[in-house]
Amino acid sequence: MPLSNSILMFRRQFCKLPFGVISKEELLIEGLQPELMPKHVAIIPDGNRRWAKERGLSPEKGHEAGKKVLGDLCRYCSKWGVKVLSAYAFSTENWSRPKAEVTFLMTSYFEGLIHDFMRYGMKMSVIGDKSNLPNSLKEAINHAEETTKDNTGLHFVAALNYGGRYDIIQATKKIAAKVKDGVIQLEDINDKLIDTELETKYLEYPNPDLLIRTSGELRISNYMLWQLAYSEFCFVDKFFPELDEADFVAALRSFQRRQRRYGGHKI
Ligand SMILES: CC(C)=CCC/C(C)=C/CC/C(C)=C/COP(=O)(O)OP(=O)(O)O
Repeated sequence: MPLSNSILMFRRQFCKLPFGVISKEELLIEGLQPELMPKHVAIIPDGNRRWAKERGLSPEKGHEAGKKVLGDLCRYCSKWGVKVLSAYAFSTENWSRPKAEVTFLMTSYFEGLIHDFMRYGMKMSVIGDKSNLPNSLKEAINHAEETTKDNTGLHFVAALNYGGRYDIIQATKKIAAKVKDGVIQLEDINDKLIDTELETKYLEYPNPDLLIRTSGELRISNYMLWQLAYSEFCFVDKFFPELDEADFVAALRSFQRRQRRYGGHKI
């Protein structure tokens, strides 16, 4: 076995620093190019409930298992050099799930998740319509955003009561108000202006380069409709609580093999 591989295996076994960053040499050994790493990875963490059901567990247990894996995913993103991880945690349509599940998510789960994740030292933000979230959750969000705002490294973005259509509507309303008030003209409306009104406007990398959805479903379920225009998709045929680092690295490898043309053709 080449010496470099032995060093890599040794480090993996004995250096379990939670947010250690992989070196350029290690990336190359894994067949990954540092310059081709996605800047923004988006995750649709689907399948917590089905994972729990298959094991005779409650949906709550499935979401708890999902929370642990989401924490692991933050660690993988930091380690492999991703700058932004956004997670679709609750859609504008998810209010129609069973009342007990919604209550659990809104009254303890998301608050607990925010509290736990603050220990990771990441910058944390929440996107979505916060107006109808419970007050204590709103307070936890404000506290986390304020406390972590100067953290460097991975930026973790939770999409809570978020929907791609909601995002486009709220941006459209702001732009329409500016036109109405004469602040801008109709002719000023373009891609860039819309970018500046979307919920992702504060992110260094607002558009996901890579979207991963677990559970085998092949759809985006109203996530970042505008921002995903030229993202690469990776669908993993496992429930979210089963996602591991090998799956994540496989998604990175798949991403790096893609030819992103953005509508332009070289031949
Ligand atoms: C790890 C973590 C933060 C979990 C939170 C639990 C949770 C509510 C996850 C839902 C994720 C989501 C919005 C999936 C989209 O599918 P969908 O089921 O909303 O839409 P579909 O009906 O099109 O599949």
